[in-house]
Order: sequence, then C-alpha cells, then structure tokens
Amino acid sequence: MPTMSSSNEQPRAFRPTGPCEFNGQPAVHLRSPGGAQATVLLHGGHVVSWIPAGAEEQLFLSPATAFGEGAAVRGGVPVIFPQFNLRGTLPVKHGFARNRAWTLDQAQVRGEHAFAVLRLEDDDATRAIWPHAFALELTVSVDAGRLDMELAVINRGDAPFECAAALHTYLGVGDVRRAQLEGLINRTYLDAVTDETREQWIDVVTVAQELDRIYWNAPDQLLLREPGRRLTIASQGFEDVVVWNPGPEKCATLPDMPADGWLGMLCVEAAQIGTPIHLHPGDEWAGMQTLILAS
Ligand SMILES: O=P(O)(O)OC[C@H]1O[C@@H](O)[C@H](O)[C@@H](O)[C@@H]1O
Repeated sequence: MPTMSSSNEQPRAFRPTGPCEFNGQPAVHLRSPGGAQATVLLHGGHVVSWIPAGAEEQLFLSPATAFGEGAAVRGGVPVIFPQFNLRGTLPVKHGFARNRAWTLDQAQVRGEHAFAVLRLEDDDATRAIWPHAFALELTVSVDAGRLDMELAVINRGDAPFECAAALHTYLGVGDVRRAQLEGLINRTYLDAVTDETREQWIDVVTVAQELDRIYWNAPDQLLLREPGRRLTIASQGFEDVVVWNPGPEKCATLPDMPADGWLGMLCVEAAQIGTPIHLHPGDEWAGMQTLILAS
C-alpha cells in the first residue's frame, strides 16, 4: 500500500552523489562539483527534486503525495510508459513505469556533471498487461543550471512493439497565473478538456483554470517566464508537448494535492504520443528533456 512517510534523513545540503533515502524511499542523490543537485526515487525512476547551483528547488512536489509501492508520486518527473493517459488498451492510466521499482545501474561524478542511470525491465506483472520484453533506461544528469533527462526504450524481445512515452515534468512556479509559456505559436493541439482540435494563435500560454493540451509536433525549445525567472525547456527525440494544470476545481478533487496546489505547478511534458514509437527486436529509441535555468 502507498504510504506517507518521513525519516531522519541526512540533510540534503550535505548529501554526496550516491544512494540515499527520500521520504523513507530508496533514492539516488546527485551533486555536481559546482553544487547542482537532483534526487531520483528508484520507485518509478522518478526525479523528485532539482536544485541548480546557487538556486532554489525548480520542481513541484505535492506535500500530500503518497510514496511507496503502487503509488504514483504527484509531482517531480513521472516517467510515462508504455501508454499515455488512457490512449490505448492498457487499463492503467499513463502506463506502469511510474508505479514500479527501478534499479540503480550507476551514479557518478564525471567532469562537471553528476549523473545516474536507472533501469526498468519487463517482468511477470508487466507482461500480464503488456506482453512485451522491454528495457527502459533513464539517465539523469545535473551540471550548473542544467538538468538533462534521457529516456531510452529498448525492445529486448523477438517481436516488434509500439508504445508511447513521456517525461511528465511538474515545474514549480510562484503563482501559475503569473507564468507564461512561450514558443508554441502556430502549433495544433488537442484540447483534452473540450476534446477539440485547436490552433495556438498567440505565442503565450497562460493558466487561469484547468488546462490540458497535447501540442503535436511541438518545437524543441520552449521558454517559461515568471517574475524573476526564465527557464528553457528543450527536448530531443520527443515530438509532442503536453501542457497540464488541473485548475482549482479539478485540483480540489485530487486527494494527493492541497486545494491550492494548482497555483504552484505547471506540467510541461516532453512526449511521444501522436506517432507511436515502433521498435523492432533489438532496436532502441531515445528522447531527452533538458531544463536550463537562466542565471
Ligand atoms: O492524475 P494523473 O494520472 O497523474 O494524470 C495527471 C494528468 O496528466 C496529464 O499528462 C494529462 O494530460 C491529464 O489529462 C492528466 O489529468
């Protein structure tokens, strides 16, 4: 059962690169020589914290989230695989990768970077709902003002498969009503609130209420602006971008969010949804999302 837990952990300010605990859960901490930090839960291969050198936390993590076996952590960067939302035959919203225990392959400091590689492979439980032999490899790297997250999907079986994937990044914001996301002008999107296809006519996306959009073939660089902050959101390999905020009404129905939680977050998700990832036996696909805080 998912649990809410806390423990007497080593203060984050002193944690070196290597295995650690985060809210009582096995995790890996990254610390670059320049002082940039990130923390990744083994559960879900889930980045839960990113603190660039000399800056504050950049990701939203709900204070009401559950942790542990079976939980989908609310905030950070959930890994979505092999299905986006309920767009497919799986009964599990956003697939199963975010609900499973990954393994830590390595955690190292190299040059100015600290990085970790986490891995998830198929087992009896995944094959029971998705009958394919796969491996996921998530590489998370921090350096100065930059976070790189690369997700690789490998077909380890003897038959082709198709899947979707996304890095469902919850960016922390001071007040989402004062945040602006730039760079999506002239793109076509599915408005998942009204189920209509629309065109983005102005360059700025703002949030005042529930917003749930899949931008198809989105540009590979976006900019989040809010007072005192500029954050570049870049991607490679992922063709689509999902922008999501539950707004006040939907947020009030989410048991793992405080009522005003929607004000402090904006999801900007690097995603491959419209054109499925198609992998032959032995093939690999990779997509990356990079966040860069302007100094
Ligand atoms: O509550 P979940 O399963 O984490 O999903 C959160 C949101 O994730 C977004 O990616 C979807 O576009 C939304 O429709 C969904 O509500």
